[in-house]
Formats: sequence, C-alpha cells, structure tokens
Amino acid sequence: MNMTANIPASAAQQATPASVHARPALELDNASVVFGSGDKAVTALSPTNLKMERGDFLALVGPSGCGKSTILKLVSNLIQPSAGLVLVGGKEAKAKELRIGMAFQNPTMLPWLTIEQNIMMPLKIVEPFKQTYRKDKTGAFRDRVHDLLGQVGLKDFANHYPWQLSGGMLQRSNLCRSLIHEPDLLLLDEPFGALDQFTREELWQIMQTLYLDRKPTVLLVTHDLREAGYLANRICVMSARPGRIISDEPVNIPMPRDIGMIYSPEFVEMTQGLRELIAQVRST
Ligand SMILES: Nc1ncnc2c1ncn2[C@@H]1O[C@H](COP(=O)(O)OP(=O)(O)OP(=O)(O)O)[C@@H](O)[C@H]1O
Repeated sequence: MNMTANIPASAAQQATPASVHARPALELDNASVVFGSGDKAVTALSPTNLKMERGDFLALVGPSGCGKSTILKLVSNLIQPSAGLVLVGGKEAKAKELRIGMAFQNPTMLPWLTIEQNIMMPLKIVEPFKQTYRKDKTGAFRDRVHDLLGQVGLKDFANHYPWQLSGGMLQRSNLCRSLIHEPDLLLLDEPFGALDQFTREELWQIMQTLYLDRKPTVLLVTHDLREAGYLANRICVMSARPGRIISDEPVNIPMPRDIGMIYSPEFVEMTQGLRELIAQVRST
C-alpha cells in the first residue's frame, strides 16, 4: 500500500523537523502487555516498537480488540508494560512531571462546574500551573481558557453548565480541557465516535485548527479511517490480537486540509487501502 503517491509533503511535517528535538516525544521499545497469568493469560499487545517525534499526529487503527486502547493505557501510565519500555519525551511514562492531555468518546464534564471551570481543571491539578493557579490575580489562566473557547466557537458559553450544551459543543469543550495545560502528549480515544457525521466533520476541522495552531504531539485511536486520513500525518495499522504494528505510513497531504478532500479519488483510494489491510488481518 502506498499512501504517499502523487501527494506533496505535509506542511506539519515540514514545520517540525525531527532533528530539532533530542528525544522522541514517545517511544515504545519492545513494549508488550499480558493480562492475567497461567491458563488465563491474555496477550493484549505483542512486543511493539513505535517512535513519535514532537508535533507528530499519529492515528492508530486496526480491528477491534487489537490493543489500541492498551497502548493508550501504557502511555498514560494506567498500566505498566509486562516487558519493554514506554518513554514519553525520554522519561518513563510513570514520571510525575509528564503532562498528558486526554479526550475520550465521553467528555465526562463535572456537572456542577461551568464550562470555564471544567476547562480550568487541569491547571488546578497539573504542575507547573498548579503552583501559580491560586496566585493568578491577572486572570491569565482565564484568558487562556477564553482563547481556546474562541478558537472552537464557544466564546459565549464559558459560563454555561455542561447540561446546557449539545454533544458536539461538549466535545469541543473537552478538546479545550485536553489542551489547556499544553500537554507533552495528547491522547485521543475515539473522541468523535458518538457524534453524527456532520458534527464529526465539523469537529475534525476544529481539531485540525487547534493542531496547526499549537502543534501538540497527538496519538489518536480511531475506527474511522476518514478521520485518520483527514487529521493525521502518519497512520499505523495494527494486526488482530495479539496486536502489533504491521504498517506505518505517512499521509503526505498538505495542511490545512479542506474537508471536501475526503471525497477526492486519491483520499478514497488511501482509505480503501487501509480498509482492505484491516479486513485481511481480521480474517487471519
Ligand atoms: N484488563 C484486561 N484483562 C484481560 N484482557 C484484557 C484486559 N483489557 C484488555 N484486554 C484484552 O486485550 C485485548 C486488547 O484490548 P484493547 O482494549 O486494547 O483493544 P482495542 O484495539 O482498543 O479494541 P476496540 O477497538 O474494540 O476498543 C482485547 O482482546 C481485550 O479483551
């Protein structure tokens, strides 16, 4: 499969040369995960190697149960590798000083707090912001929230409560919360999966704007191949369980990408290639 044919190098890749930064943003070095032991042992992830440079937007796709969420759990230190290493910015994933941002399918906002207060939450609990949060008399943190809300089209909703917002608006707020503390790594697990197609495409465009503006390093898990192709500058395909990465290809389409691009013959050919690869590994 060639996802790069006839498509110029991506603007995101050009803007973030790997050589500028000493350590990869993320490194899985022969990391594997086995749940349980003895007869009940389940190998969720075969020994896996993966490197992401700062500013990469990598989409991880593959059949259900292949270990995509297991990789996110490893990176966010919810579980430890059974063997191998997981390094974020050269440090072990359990290092306290790491800043990880997350957005999942369910935005899980705290219902008794306003949208502004919900988005501020990581600043309250994550260093170095935590130290200055209570002393911030200038409103710099609030300005930071309002900037983000403006970027996602919610500037008039800072004082609303989560139950006053639609699903798409909540997910936009969720993206703001995941980015407010300038994470070393942003983990996205099917964040747009519960939205209707139009809202989803709207959110893809918002996500792209946030990415181009802030250049976080993003690891996206998705079942939606168009989402992967539209947003990512690299797509990794995993085999069926026990998962391992069987394909790792750049998406060399310049950014910003127009949403209409997802209906172009080149794009459809690319997603069709991914689909066929996943169908093959599902049936082996
Ligand atoms: N705590 C656990 N104990 C035992 N097996 C587990 C545990 N967590 C995950 N697994 C198994 O590990 C495999 C990988 O799970 P994981 O959730 O990472 O897959 P996934 O690719 O994210 O799936 P999906 O796309 O359906 O969300 C699955 O077969 C799952 O049943």
